[in-house]
Amino acid sequence: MPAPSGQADAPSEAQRPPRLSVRGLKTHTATVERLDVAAGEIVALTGPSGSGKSLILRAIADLDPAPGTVLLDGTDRNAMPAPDWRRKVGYLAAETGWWAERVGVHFAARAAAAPLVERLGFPDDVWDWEIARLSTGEKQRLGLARMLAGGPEVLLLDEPTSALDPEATTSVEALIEERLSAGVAIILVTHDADQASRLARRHVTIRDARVTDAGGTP
Ligand SMILES: Nc1ncnc2c1ncn2[C@@H]1O[C@H](COP(=O)(O)OP(=O)(O)OP(=O)(O)O)[C@@H](O)[C@H]1O
Repeated sequence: MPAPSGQADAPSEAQRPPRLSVRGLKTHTATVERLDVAAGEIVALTGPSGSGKSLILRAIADLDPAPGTVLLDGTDRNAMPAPDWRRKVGYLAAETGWWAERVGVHFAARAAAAPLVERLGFPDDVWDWEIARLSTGEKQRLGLARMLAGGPEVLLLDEPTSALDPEATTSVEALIEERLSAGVAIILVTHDADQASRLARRHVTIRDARVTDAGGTP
């Protein structure tokens, strides 16, 4: 039945643009010819060490200049101020960056971060901790909480559990699953094949310095 006059039909799943769409994105080491990630989907990006996975994530997050097209819900990254883009398209580096002396200063959205930080195993006084005392795994978990608290629509996760024990890895994976349920689109770089299988139905690989995604689930 046609929609009543003045009302547009809601776009169907097939008509809706992918949450993240990448075409012809060139980094120093690889070109993403085509990669689409739907809202609520996680895609595992794999490839040998040094093949350029991190550079691809950084380019999508607009942290490094890279020619090519990247769209968020159909909007080109060049149509948005870079800080807005980086807030919506969040990149979690394997080694997170900390610039001030204590943890709390790094959290603009502390109220949103508090439950995440608690779920990731930190006590209430974590905000007063010195950065210098943090272990690699603590930095990794706090970096994830900081990023999630900002409410990104796309998450680019670069080996997010590489420094974590199994219990902490389970907590992180649960948070990732929740973000998927909320419609976040995620690209996951991991050297843990079991983790890639647990979390992602679709895997794309850098081959001959190229990423070409056939789209859809295998
Ligand atoms: N600015 C740059 N200019 C040229 N080459 C670079 C630049 N930055 C990084 N590289 C090189 O690009 C290659 C890909 O690096 P990248 O960190 O993306 O690899 P990766 O696939 O994420 O590796 P790993 O799995 O070991 O983390 C590396 O050989 C690196 O030395």
